[in-house]
Amino acid sequence: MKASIRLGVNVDHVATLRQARGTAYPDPVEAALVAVAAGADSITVHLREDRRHIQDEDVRRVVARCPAPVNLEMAVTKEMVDFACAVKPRYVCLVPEKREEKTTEGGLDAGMIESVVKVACRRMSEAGIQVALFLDPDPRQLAAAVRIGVPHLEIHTGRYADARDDGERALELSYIRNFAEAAQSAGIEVHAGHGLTVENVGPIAAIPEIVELNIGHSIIARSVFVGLPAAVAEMRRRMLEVRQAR
Ligand SMILES: CC(=O)[C@@H](O)[C@H](O)COP(=O)(O)O
Ligand SMILES: NCC(=O)COP(=O)(O)O
Repeated sequence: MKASIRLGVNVDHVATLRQARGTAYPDPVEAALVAVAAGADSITVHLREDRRHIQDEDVRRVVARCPAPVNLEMAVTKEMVDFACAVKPRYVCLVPEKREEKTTEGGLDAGMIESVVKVACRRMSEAGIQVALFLDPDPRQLAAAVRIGVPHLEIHTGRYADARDDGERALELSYIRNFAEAAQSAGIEVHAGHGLTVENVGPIAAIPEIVELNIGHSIIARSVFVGLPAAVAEMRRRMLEVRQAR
């Protein structure tokens, strides 16, 4: 099977650079338009509760101007759900958030806060938004996602990306493979992301059940040296060459 795989580009860290100086540039919305022109299939923005990078107005502008679907990542809070229902991105992915973390450290404990997630999903579905959960590749989380009834989910690949050696990486990869297979069998569309780079994306892109990868930090970092269109194209090329070699 040579099912295709989509690339969603996360433009948060264009806003990180802007917020470092409080300037009006660089504009994450302009980055989104450039990324789509270079082949990105969708754009991801993460509206953090502390607004450390993406701002509310960035989300409004990207939803209004981006020709590709926009995926809003956000915490499961009333404030965020109200905001999403007002702005109506095509997708929302619910992620856990800790104020003091440098970056997202894991998936949502969907079972733990199932009733809250259910209410949030229902409200956003009624607003026409397709809701996903950002989950660790743990069968208990898949069981919760099935009970909640989400149409798709995103596997947190951070532990795979941060593995200290080949053995640990192979183990994390096996969890992701098994989870992706089980999620697809349960009728849920499978996405993945976090910490992926041109160097480590291959084995993840080769998993046939995964149909979308959301990648940000490494693409924006690489664009400093080669430009954003080239960095997007390089990642797409790597994903597709692995996929088509299957
Ligand atoms: C949920 C996720 O993996 C990304 O949104 C990532 O967290 C990017 O944002 P930060 O770098 O602020 O964590
Ligand atoms: N959901 C993952 C994402 O949007 C990008 O994460 P990263 O590539 O910035 O680590």
